[in-house]
Amino acid sequence: MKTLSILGSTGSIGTQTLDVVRQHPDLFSVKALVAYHNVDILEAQIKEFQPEMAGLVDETAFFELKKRYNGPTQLIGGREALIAAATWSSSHLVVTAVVGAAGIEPTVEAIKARKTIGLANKETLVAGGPLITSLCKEYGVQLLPIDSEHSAIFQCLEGQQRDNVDSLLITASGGPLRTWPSEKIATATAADCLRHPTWNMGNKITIDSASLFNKGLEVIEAHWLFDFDFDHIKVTVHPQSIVHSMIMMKDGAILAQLGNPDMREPIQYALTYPARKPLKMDTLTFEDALQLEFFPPRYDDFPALKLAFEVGRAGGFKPAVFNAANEEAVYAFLDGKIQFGDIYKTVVSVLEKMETEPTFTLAHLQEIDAWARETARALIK
Ligand SMILES: NC(=O)C1=CN([C@@H]2O[C@H](COP(=O)(O)OP(=O)(O)OC[C@H]3O[C@@H](n4cnc5c(N)ncnc54)[C@H](OP(=O)(O)O)[C@@H]3O)[C@@H](O)[C@H]2O)C=CC1
Ligand SMILES: CC(=O)[C@@H](O)[C@H](O)COP(=O)(O)O
Ligand SMILES: [Mn+2]
Repeated sequence: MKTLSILGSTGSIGTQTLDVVRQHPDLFSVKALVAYHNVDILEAQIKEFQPEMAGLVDETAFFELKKRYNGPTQLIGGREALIAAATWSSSHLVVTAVVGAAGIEPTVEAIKARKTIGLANKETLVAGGPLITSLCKEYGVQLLPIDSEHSAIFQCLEGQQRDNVDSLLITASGGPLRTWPSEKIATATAADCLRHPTWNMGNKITIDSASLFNKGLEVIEAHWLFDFDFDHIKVTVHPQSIVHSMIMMKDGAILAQLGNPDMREPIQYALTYPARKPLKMDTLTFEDALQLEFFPPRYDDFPALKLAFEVGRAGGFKPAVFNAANEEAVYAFLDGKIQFGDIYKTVVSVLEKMETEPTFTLAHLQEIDAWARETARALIK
């Protein structure tokens, strides 16, 4: 029986992780669940999965949960809830499904507690790559990718000798603005951007998909997960999201992982790894005609992708600043404070204001993350 903590259990990845658990009650047992403020969903999850611990980060919502729930699950409120779930002694595997850099600290603590990590929260690895990967080495911890492209690459790399692999080829749906005329993109509305063509996800990642910031974050995530330099990570736009990603071998062979766009497949693979188990889902079949298309990214119209390669290559705290400024700008866009095109401009302006970089510690990472957010907010006002 594998025992799980789920950080961000009420969101898109969190609820799909629990769908996987529901399909395999003999394989998985949920020990800890944490969300931000969704009392209704968390309360229902506690009743169904009966974890040892559950928590909400938002204090008001936590107070409401305590009023409503009177049972054996231990309730913890505030940021402590995330740390408690991440280090819960009876959990083997921690699924990091919170959104944004809020995932960094609990992931660091989970690694120090020697938990296996099911990594959905890409922002953690983008911002904290040097720290997270060195801690994983120090504590002998494995990061199992949940992000669909990285799970695909992970699956393709299995059994291959690293020396035989030339490069990673990440697919991008292109997002809802893929075919928009250049001059209209900067003024796309939140409703336009939230209409993702192939995946049903949380709002923040859906906006990132529209701007291609998501693909940029994924390029940096792939660099840290698989240790490939940025000259050997490529992106191709594949609107059907059937080929989840590929690896290119030095002999010219290209290996791909395919399937219908359903996050339960990569989630389950991280949970059962190295085993594979059946999963009830709408499996891809070849009975009807299937068209797969590939296009080069529109780098000039979606400049976040090129910028991600630049900050990834520069390293240090640049990816953390890129990420933090983007998070702030995405929420400002969703709040109607700035236009879609201002997201990229804000991130560029914050990067330009960066000064000398200190050594890469968690404390410095948190300081620079806070600085980037304040700077972004000041630009947005
Ligand atoms: N959705 C997808 O298909 C994919 C997502 N990912 C990545 O997975 C992560 C989660 O994405 P997604 O599930 O779409 O996001 P959602 O917005 O759907 O869910 C986020 C979850 O995190 C909780 N949460 C948000 N902020 C905090 C915080 N500060 N502290 C604690 N909990 C918090 C939310 O709680 P509450 O509900 O109470 O607000 C919710 O449970 C992201 O990093 C995303 O990039 C990667 C690949 C695919
Ligand atoms: C499901 C998943 O992994 C997302 O990260 C997805 O890749 C987003 O789609 P885009 O390719 O449009 O960014
Ligand atoms: Mn992805």
